[in-house]
Amino acid sequence: MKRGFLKSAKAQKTFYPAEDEEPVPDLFKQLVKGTKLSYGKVKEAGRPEGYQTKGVEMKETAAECVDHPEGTKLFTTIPIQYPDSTYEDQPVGWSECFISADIKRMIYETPGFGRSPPSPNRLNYRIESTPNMGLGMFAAHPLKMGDLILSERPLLVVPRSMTMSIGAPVGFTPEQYRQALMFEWEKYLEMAVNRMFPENRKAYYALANNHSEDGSGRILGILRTNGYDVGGDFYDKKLGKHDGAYSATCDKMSRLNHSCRPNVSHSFDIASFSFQLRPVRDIQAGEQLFYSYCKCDQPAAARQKALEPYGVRCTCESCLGDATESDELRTHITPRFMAIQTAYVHWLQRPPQQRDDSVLKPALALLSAFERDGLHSNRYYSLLLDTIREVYSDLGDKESATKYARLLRACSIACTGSITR
Ligand SMILES: C[S@@+](CC[C@H](N)C(=O)[O-])C[C@H]1O[C@@H](n2cnc3c(N)ncnc32)[C@H](O)[C@@H]1O
Repeated sequence: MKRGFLKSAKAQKTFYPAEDEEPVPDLFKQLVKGTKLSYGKVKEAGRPEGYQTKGVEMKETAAECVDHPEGTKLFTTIPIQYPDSTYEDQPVGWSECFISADIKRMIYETPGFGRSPPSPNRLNYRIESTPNMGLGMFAAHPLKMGDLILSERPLLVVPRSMTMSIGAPVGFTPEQYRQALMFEWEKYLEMAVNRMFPENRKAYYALANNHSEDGSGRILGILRTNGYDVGGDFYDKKLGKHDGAYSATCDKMSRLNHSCRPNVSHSFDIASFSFQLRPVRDIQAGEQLFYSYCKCDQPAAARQKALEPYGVRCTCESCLGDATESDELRTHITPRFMAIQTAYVHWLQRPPQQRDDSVLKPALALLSAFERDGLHSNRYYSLLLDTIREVYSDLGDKESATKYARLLRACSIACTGSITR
């Protein structure tokens, strides 16, 4: 860890809610676990009638402490904020976090924690109005697959699922429980937002909110509209990848609109506590940059359903018009890739002089199909690049093998932030 992250003992404290003494009824626990948040226009939105809220008692601890009682959730700032810290001290930003003690320890123990995020040597993007999607992010220059577009520290990092417990008033309907829970979650989120530098708070409140009528408070609404899964190893191991996941809201990256043909991908680097955004294919100057808000390997109709909470009706080429060919590809990605892998294994067993183009041809055809359908960020796209590279190498075609090795390298940097081969 760099010394700059631990300047003095006078750092702004980490603080955490004291243990709730009131036991939570089992029925309510189950309900919380299975609760899906409402969206659209909800009749019974807001604090339910008769619901009594309690104050949250807070305990304080040193900002750099990583030894907290098991199960504690902490409000903490990364990097550590000192009384003399200014907003300008961190050109890539400050993150307000509500994280578990385990996650805090994992962050602080990550090799290289405290390093500066990588920085592009020019401003690669513009944020501008679009005709039908509000603001969007656009390429300011031609960009190559794998180039760094920007590094950004999130404004806010919080659990993706609501993690506090509340007393359950007798006779509440499931919708009333849900609304009470959302009301309480907003209180916690507000504590994090109130710790932000005024510049960050202003940036947070300026983000789009597509959840103003479903009972989400303003902060939760913005979080639900703009939050990214942090992904990778950043989740509470005891809860698992899904329930223990974290959501991060950014100032710039949260302006990326959705497409089922995404042209950018992001990865999170824990050591510099920042996202890196990169193109998954070559992009022309002026093109809008798109990220996918839903899983892309499902049919158009299922994607539209998954996009409903965002208020998005996708109009990308793979959604508009006849989606038959695209649906067929997207729902058969795994078997089509596996068929090529199996053919490759058999092909390798032949003597070298009998190796024909029976693997290369379908592999290149599948790669083109992926590209035509905008599936460059699908993990099978990079696996396919790897297979093609290997086949060319087995055939002794060094030039083509090198070309695909370069593409694979750029693709894997774009999608994971690191080189997998
Ligand atoms: C994360 S924000 C993206 C930035 C947003 N356009 C803004 O002005 O700040 C998500 C919201 O943008 C809009 N949006 C994103 N992708 C869209 C799309 N493909 N078509 C229409 N609206 C879209 C929706 O209102 C969505 O809830």
